[in-house]
Amino acid sequence: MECLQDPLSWVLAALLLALIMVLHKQRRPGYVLPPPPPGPKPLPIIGNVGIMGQLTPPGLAALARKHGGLMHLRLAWFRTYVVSTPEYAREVLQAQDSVFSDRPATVAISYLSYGRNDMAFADHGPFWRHTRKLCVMKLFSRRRSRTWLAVRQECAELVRAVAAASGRAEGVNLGKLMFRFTNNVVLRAAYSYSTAPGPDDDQGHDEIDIIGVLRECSDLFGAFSVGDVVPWFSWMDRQGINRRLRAARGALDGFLEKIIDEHVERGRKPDDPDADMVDGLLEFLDETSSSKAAGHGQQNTLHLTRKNIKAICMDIMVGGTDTVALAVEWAMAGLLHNPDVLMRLQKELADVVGLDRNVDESDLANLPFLKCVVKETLRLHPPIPLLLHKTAEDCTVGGYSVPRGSRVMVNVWAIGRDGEVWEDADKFCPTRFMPEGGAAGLDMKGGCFELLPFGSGRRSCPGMALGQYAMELTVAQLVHGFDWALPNGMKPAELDMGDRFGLTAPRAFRLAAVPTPRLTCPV
Ligand code: HEM
Repeated sequence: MECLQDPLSWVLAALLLALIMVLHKQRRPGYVLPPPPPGPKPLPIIGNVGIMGQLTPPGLAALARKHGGLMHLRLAWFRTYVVSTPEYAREVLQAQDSVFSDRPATVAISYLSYGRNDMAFADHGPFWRHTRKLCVMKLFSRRRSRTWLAVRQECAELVRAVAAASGRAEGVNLGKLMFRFTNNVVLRAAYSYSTAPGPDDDQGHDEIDIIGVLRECSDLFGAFSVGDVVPWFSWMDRQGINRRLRAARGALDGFLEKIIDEHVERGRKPDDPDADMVDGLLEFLDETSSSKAAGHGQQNTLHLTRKNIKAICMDIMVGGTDTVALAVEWAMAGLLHNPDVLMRLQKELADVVGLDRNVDESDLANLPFLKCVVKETLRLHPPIPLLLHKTAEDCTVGGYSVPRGSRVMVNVWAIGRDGEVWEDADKFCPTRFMPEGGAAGLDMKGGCFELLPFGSGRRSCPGMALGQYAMELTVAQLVHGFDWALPNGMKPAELDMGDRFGLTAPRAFRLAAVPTPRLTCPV
């Protein structure tokens, strides 16, 4: 955000904007902007840029309490609409899903997604439909046992790494371990890339620190620069975002090139039972087609460039690594912060599984309280707190006009903590989802607009089943296999529960905790 405080940038931006607005109005005589929903009063030309610092989920929630569940902000050149109630979320993500299914992109998102040659940031259309279907078939469908097997294999590695760290007074850095775990799942499942995890080192993948690069990408995905409010000023880079973007994508690119080369050399046919997602994508590789044609041209056939394939691989690595890792870290933090909930979960596990073996997949269906812990974690800490959408045409929502090309943010974080919707909204209370609780009927599939951690409608998360499975198995194995305490005698109430908001919402401080083995069998 530093460059937004740079006065020179703003003077230049304001002058250029004023000129463009005058020319724009002259070219379209009589054009009247449709009436927007309420929002903070904009200043001439720069609009609401002065409140950029409040564009975090809690900041937007506070603004929405003042201005309403559908709020309008004008960030210099861009119209932005913020949805903060289940009713408006239903309207945008269900009733008018087709209008709201494009994606906006910041400078950072465009760069990291290879100029939006990927699937997650592509606008809604044939290219997005084909590539999403392909990823679902090759990676996310339950029949792809390779993906579910990767979760189990890596979960076993994770438990071994935790056991190896037991007895250390400083505990184990759960945040770091989780990131390694989820990254290894994605590498194994999507690229058949086996890894050699260790409890403390971040390396593990030959010569490149892929975990470091992915962490940097996650941070950069949430970064704003001057170009995000005034596109013609993207070249201004006083806080060095462009330099960091080039370095991060360069490193990731080298890694992805290597993976693609290995797959081309191996030449597995897509119907080979061992074929993975990259083999599936390579079937459609057409080096002669341009990215533009690949992305936006063909209706019925899919032509992918190498750039498309790298961009889709990047989607899966970033989308699948950070989300699950930070969700499990939040779940463990919630349990350590609330020892009574941790005890209830341990009791459920002991009753259902016994203390002479670890939990396995077949137990998950018999652990209702575990599922409630996962839901409650995702209610309070949705890994993607703001859903980013864009309108494909002019439309009306709740009597307000929303023009074509508007950025729309659905504040899932605010909806999950709305005191009008939830009793004791800020309290970690998984029992609310049990049959005796007030929210027993709510699920996360996208039809309950009070609870939207995976989004809803056509742009909702294709990795939902995989993400839930990975969360349930990991939390169950960690809680069943070990007793947990905070390091250095820290009391549960002293655990810092602050967030750090970007495109995702990790903990402000990584979670460290001390494990003590609990089972009578070796892990
Ligand atoms: C706890 C786990 C997860 C959560 C909470 C989560 C949440 C989300 C959310 C909120 C969205 C955007 C929905 C919208 O805009 O309406 C999304 C999209 C996406 N997620 Fe996930 N996700 C998780 C796991 C995963 C995993 C494991 C993968 C891949 C391995 C993945 C890949 C994607 C992709 C590719 C998209 C873009 C879909 C599109 O634009 O069509 N996610 N996810």
